Amino acid sequence: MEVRFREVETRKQGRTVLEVPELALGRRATTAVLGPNGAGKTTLLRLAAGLERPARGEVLLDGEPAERAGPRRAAFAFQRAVFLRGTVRENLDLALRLRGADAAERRRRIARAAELCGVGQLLERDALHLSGGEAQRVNLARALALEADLVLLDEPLSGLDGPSRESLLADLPAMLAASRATVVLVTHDRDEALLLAQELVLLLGGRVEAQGPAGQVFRRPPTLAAAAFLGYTVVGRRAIRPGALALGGGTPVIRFTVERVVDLGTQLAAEGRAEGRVVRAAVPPGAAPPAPGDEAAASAPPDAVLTYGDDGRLAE
Ligand SMILES: Nc1ncnc2c1ncn2[C@@H]1O[C@H](COP(=O)(O)OP(=O)(O)OP(=O)(O)O)[C@@H](O)[C@H]1O
Repeated sequence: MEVRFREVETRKQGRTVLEVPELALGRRATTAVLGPNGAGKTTLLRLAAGLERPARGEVLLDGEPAERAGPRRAAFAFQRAVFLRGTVRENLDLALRLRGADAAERRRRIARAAELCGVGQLLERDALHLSGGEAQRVNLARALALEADLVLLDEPLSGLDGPSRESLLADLPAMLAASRATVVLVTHDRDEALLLAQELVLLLGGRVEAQGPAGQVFRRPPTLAAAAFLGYTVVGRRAIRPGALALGGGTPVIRFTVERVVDLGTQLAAEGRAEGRVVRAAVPPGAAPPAPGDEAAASAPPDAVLTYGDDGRLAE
């Protein structure tokens, strides 16, 4: 399924919160829409579902306006799962009944989605008394049970503790692949986007700052703003890939005053600020760690340093 945005502008209380002249999603199976809080991610997802209409422009699902096609062809899992009183099975069943599936078809789809999402043992449980992790999986199962062409997931891993998140993060790609749907998921977490999606759309301030294959956008962010959001250390017109800075080494790419030395578990890192931004550089194994107040120089492998033009765009 192709989701196409054309000349779209959305306003909330008189303020433009999303402006997308042209965007096509669905070229690859899973697209992550990545961006900070308030970037317009949920708004973009709701437009694709046809849950809201843009002030200007159009959103098309395979050429048909999203507000018409969405209710038939899209399944939406909201960031916070909302369940009605009753069992998990009853909640899933209701969602399917609203789409007009008959009883046998509903049983089949519930069984399949429950197995995919690992919630078979929860089907007879009270939907209002699930743990956060259980509720997230049931929320996904409810969306996947619809067997929609387009599955829209808003922060599917939000609110989960470390191990539950890891477990769902590991299971999700297979669950989504088995659904065979076009998936668009929203996240503010870079690693989540890289682990779950083949295509990345980076949204900053309501605009698409970058789009492309996920690994490629991460390796070569097209703008300094995109690099900064993706965790690069930005100094002047240069951006240094996350984790690439180390004290000493060859030609320094950055100098800073050490504010503290942090033990990251597997290594020590010297932390300070350059041009107002936090800089963290690894202390090489065996080297004496610096002290707060010391001047430090850090280097990075040449391929981890990207240079941008005056316009903030990546120089070729
Ligand atoms: N009903 C509303 N009325 C006014 N402003 C709104 C409304 N809904 C959203 N906004 C504003 O629109 C902008 C985009 O919101 P949206 O929820 O799409 O962002 P988001 O990227 O999903 O954020 P988050 O990661 O915090 O969920 C924000 O600045 C938000 O404050």
